[in-house]
Amino acid sequence: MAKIGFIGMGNMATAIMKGLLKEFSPEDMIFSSAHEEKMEQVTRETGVPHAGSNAECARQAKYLVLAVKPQVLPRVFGEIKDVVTKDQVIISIAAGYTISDLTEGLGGQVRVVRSMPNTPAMVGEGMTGVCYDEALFTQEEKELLHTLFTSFGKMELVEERLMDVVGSASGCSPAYVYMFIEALADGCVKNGLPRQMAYRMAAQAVLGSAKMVLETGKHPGELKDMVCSPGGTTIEGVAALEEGGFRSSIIKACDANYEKNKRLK
Ligand SMILES: NC(=O)C1=CN([C@@H]2O[C@H](COP(=O)(O)OP(=O)(O)OC[C@H]3O[C@@H](n4cnc5c(N)ncnc54)[C@H](O)[C@@H]3O)[C@@H](O)[C@H]2O)C=CC1
Ligand SMILES: O=C(O)[C@@H]1CCC=N1
Repeated sequence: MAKIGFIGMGNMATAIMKGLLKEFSPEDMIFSSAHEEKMEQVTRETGVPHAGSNAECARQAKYLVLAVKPQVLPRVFGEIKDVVTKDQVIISIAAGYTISDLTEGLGGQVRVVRSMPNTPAMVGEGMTGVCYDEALFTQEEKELLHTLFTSFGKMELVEERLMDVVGSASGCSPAYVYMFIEALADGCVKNGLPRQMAYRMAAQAVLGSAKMVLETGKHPGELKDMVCSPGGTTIEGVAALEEGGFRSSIIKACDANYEKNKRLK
């Protein structure tokens, strides 16, 4: 089987590799990263071998995932651009870098898949937006890409012009959800609930509410209305959230990450 390689083995690559280990064997993969000790630890824990250099990793992989921070990409381009060929499939998870930036950075003769996953991939519940030029890839490659991205959660094919927006919906949004869970727990602790119980209840409420959106197909507003009894307790909280600019803050956060994409290169 063609090898899947990773350059960079941090939060996201570890999450993706964990998913892939359910579908592929450790010998089907290879990786390289910046710290020898960390590489040895990952190899010990997963059985996935590591390469001596990024160039060596790139040489051995048919599917090569670039999983370093955007700021490190130019350096990695320099190390691998004489090694990669158009027979390989280059997969980027970097924010801000377009298919054309990546192709150019790698010397112009490569085929690139741009994706935006998120950290819930670590528990098999990732959400990844993916884009590529379908005409450039074989059916076998497309099937492998589907297997790869669905091994750690859900994937949706999107047009490249939407990829920076997808960053808000998939990549960044878990941070906002954790902030919401933390704040909700703080509010409950303030009124007497034990801290750990508050986290468990808040997290389960988020999980259940997300399932309601996905499984009932109902509009989120309708689901919210089902919770708000007339003259009840929830609508008091909804009014307080509106006063605090809850929805407007989230929309502004999406604008902030959308704009930041343009300043990452
Ligand atoms: N963390 C997140 O929630 C998400 C991150 N991303 C993207 O994933 C990419 C990686 O992000 P994280 O995993 O969060 O970062 P990270 O900092 O956890 O991992 C980056 C890895 O690259 C390694 N590295 C640094 N310099 C290197 C070099 N010259 N050669 C090889 N490896 C090198 C580091 O040792 C580290 O293991 C970024 O491009 C980011 O935009 C995408 C979606 C979500
Ligand atoms: O903060 C970032 O830039 C990365 C990309 C999306 C989530 N984390």
